[in-house]
Amino acid sequence: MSESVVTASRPGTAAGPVGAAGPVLLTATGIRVRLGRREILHGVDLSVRSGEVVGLIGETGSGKTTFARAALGLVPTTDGSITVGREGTQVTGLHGSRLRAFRRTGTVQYVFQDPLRSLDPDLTVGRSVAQGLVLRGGLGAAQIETGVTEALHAVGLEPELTGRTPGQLSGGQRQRVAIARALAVSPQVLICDEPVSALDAAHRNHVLQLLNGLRRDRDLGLLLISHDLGSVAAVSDRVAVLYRGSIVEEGPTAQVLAQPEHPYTRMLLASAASLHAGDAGAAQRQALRREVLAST
Ligand SMILES: Nc1ncnc2c1ncn2[C@@H]1O[C@H](COP(=O)(O)OP(=O)(O)OP(=O)(O)O)[C@@H](O)[C@H]1O
Repeated sequence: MSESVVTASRPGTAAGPVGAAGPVLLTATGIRVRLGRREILHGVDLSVRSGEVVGLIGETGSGKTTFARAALGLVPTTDGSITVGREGTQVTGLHGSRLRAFRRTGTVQYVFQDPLRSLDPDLTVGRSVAQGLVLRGGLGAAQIETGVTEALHAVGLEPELTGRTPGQLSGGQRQRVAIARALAVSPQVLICDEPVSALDAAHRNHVLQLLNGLRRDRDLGLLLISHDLGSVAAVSDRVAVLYRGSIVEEGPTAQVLAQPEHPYTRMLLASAASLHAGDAGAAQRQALRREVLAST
């Protein structure tokens, strides 16, 4: 098992739907995380540039969410460093009030798999999306309202939905609200953890199209975490494959899909293909990718 550095993408290659990738917005170097008695991440290197989507794939339990939590400063690292944003803020080692102050900046935002669990069921859409802006402080009511309206517009939701609660929305709308809430604070890095796995096929495609458009329009660095290779392949410029806490392969998406080098990647591809009935899996991925590209 080898560890590898996920290097800068190669914009404009066959790798994916990328424009020009900009400066590095997330750099993880040699990240080790121990939870309880077990080391979960064994020296992970990963980087994401502005305007770029990096897919982090791996089976359940491989450590994907743990990596995301480390990038947000939510779990302590035992070694390595993570820097985020254009200012290069070092997240590792931040504690207490310094960590809270960093979180308030909104530099890194996290979108969960299940918006029903991440959105407060009692808060209206408007209040949920406003949360980060209120927390940041220093904004008047009118500015917060404008921020909410802009964020909802960015994810294609009608302003009329602001008075509804999550229970009064479809699954796809809820996930858009969760993304709007993240966008409202103008993040530089967006980490989406299985953002479409709770959605049906139609909503899945719409949310992927949305994410693909956002990274370009907002120059976001987007880390897309999933065990579903098909979803990741549709929008990622590069993929990194996490196996038991180590990155075993990374590269331009098209290259990794066409010529996977590590047996674990081959196994993931094979299981994705069998899920979609053999060759139809590849055809389906390509069709999804075309659809996403054509619409954004
Ligand atoms: N708080 C914790 N204490 C101890 N072990 C933990 C804790 N949280 C996660 N783990 C373990 O760390 C490993 C990695 O979990 P993680 O959630 O990062 O995996 P994942 O790749 O995101 O999986 P999934 O796709 O199911 O979300 C798992 O074996 C999990 O049981």
